[in-house]
Amino acid sequence: MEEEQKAILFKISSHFPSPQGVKISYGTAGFRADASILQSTVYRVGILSSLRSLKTQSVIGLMITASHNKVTDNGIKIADPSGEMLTQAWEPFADQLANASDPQLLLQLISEFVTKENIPLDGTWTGEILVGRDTRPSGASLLEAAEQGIGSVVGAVALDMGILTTPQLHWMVRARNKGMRATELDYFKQLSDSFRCLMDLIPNKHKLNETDDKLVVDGANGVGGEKLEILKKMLDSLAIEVRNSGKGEGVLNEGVGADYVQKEKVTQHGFGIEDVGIRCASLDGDGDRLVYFTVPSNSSGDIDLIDGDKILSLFALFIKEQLSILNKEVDKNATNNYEACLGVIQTAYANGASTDYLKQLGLEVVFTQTGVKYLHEKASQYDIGIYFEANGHGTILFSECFLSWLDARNNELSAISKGSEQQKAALRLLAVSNLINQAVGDALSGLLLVEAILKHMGWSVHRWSDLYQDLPSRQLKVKVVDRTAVVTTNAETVVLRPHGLQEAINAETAKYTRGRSFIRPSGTEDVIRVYAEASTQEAADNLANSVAELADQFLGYGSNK
Ligand SMILES: CC(=O)N[C@H]1[C@@H](OP(=O)(O)O)O[C@H](CO)[C@@H](O)[C@@H]1O
Ligand SMILES: [Mg+2]
Repeated sequence: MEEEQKAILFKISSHFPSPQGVKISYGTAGFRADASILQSTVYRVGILSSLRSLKTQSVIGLMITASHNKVTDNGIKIADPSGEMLTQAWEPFADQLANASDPQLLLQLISEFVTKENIPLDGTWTGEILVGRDTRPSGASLLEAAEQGIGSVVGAVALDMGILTTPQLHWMVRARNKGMRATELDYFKQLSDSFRCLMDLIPNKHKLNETDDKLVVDGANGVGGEKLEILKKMLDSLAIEVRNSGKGEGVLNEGVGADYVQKEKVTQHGFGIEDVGIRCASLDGDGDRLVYFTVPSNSSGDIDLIDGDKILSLFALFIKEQLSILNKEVDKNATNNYEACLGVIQTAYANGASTDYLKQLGLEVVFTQTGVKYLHEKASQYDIGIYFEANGHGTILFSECFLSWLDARNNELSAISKGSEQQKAALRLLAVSNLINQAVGDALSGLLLVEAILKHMGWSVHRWSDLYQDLPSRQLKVKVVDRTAVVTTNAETVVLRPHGLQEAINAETAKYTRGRSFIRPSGTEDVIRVYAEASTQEAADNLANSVAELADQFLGYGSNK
């Protein structure tokens, strides 16, 4: 590293001292903490993003958001060249940078890393980093810190993309690196065009089905609601009403949003008895999670949740159907045959009933650790990989290889049997690949796909909800002395350490019909999460409480007494 570069880094870094006595880690989805202590972290991640851009010679993304967490929190994460999460191989470096106690150590770490990774700092290529942020008030000052970090690396420039949903930013990074148009308008156009294309392909018999047409969406008082207001103006065949759109008085994620709805299973602010039976959806604070729900007529305040697992099931059904139409009349000896490999990816939080259902459909279901970075990686190994977390974060990935076959097959079919069912299936799959965000889970594109599929099937929201009955479940959080003391294996379903805890959980779980329970340390909050499901709600609650007590005994403040 040149002396001049070292001097710049040293000088600017001294304005961003790391907070005393706080250890911060890259976690499930980047760094997250109270916004007041994040300046130095964001500055350092700015540096890292410049190095990543120079190393990959690609456009990189930086998103300032704490998603569904409270408004006073914030966070930062990096989008890699294809729009996916930062490679896990660089996460330890991110942790080291964020926790370096002084500018001298920071400089040394950067210098060593630049040498080890052979990062070209000679000005032969200009690094470019697209920076987005959600609507949090702390976003503007953290953006400045990010820009300072990016500017500390000679040859890298920051481009402020303004307030965006997380998936919009990821989409832009991907589009830029593919040499495609990548403005926000291009994003909206791609979504609305491909949605229109899917709607035009709806079987005639369902076109007149006008029941159930209104959709009411909870925008979590965040950026997703704002963007949906814009997008909906470009859609002529869908009536969307946005509530908690972020323009009113409500606070981001407070008693609203996908996380609240999915975890609490009660109506959020702005919804109530007047919405009985209507198709409703909820986004999270940065617009990358989507759940649906309906308000039942019993005025209990509860909702009927249609979570990520059910969205996944709907997508899987549709894709499977289109693939089978496409392959229906295939000549077994023809060279244009392609048996697409379809995979479904879930985490341990997936409701057991959803997994049973997907397996009954004959689908291959694979489990990964919690966090989109793991699911995405696995899904990308299939021709079509569908992944969803129960909380509503997911998408469908299409491999380049499958897409180029599909494109060629569509051209072929359009020459020999234009307008045939087979060709329509090819067109539908192509439209889905354009509609559904290929970079990361995206509530807006997911919502349009759900809407198009329901219309295609001629299904009401209730028909969809009845695909299978969720097993009652409960999630709890336990505050412990050191959550890193919990080490898990087997997609986080088995505790290896502390010793004896897993055996105790097993003994408790065995008492319940269809009982299943696991614990794991959260990667975004300083807690242990407990999950339990069983054949009744009371049983799931009891199992969760007993396991939470075990976690407390083995690890919690109680264990110190
Ligand atoms: C149980 C749960 O919902 N966990 C969430 C949550 O991660 P934790 O590591 O559990 O805190 O936030 C992640 C980022 O949004 C999301 O990917 C994940 O699914
Ligand atoms: Mg989110």
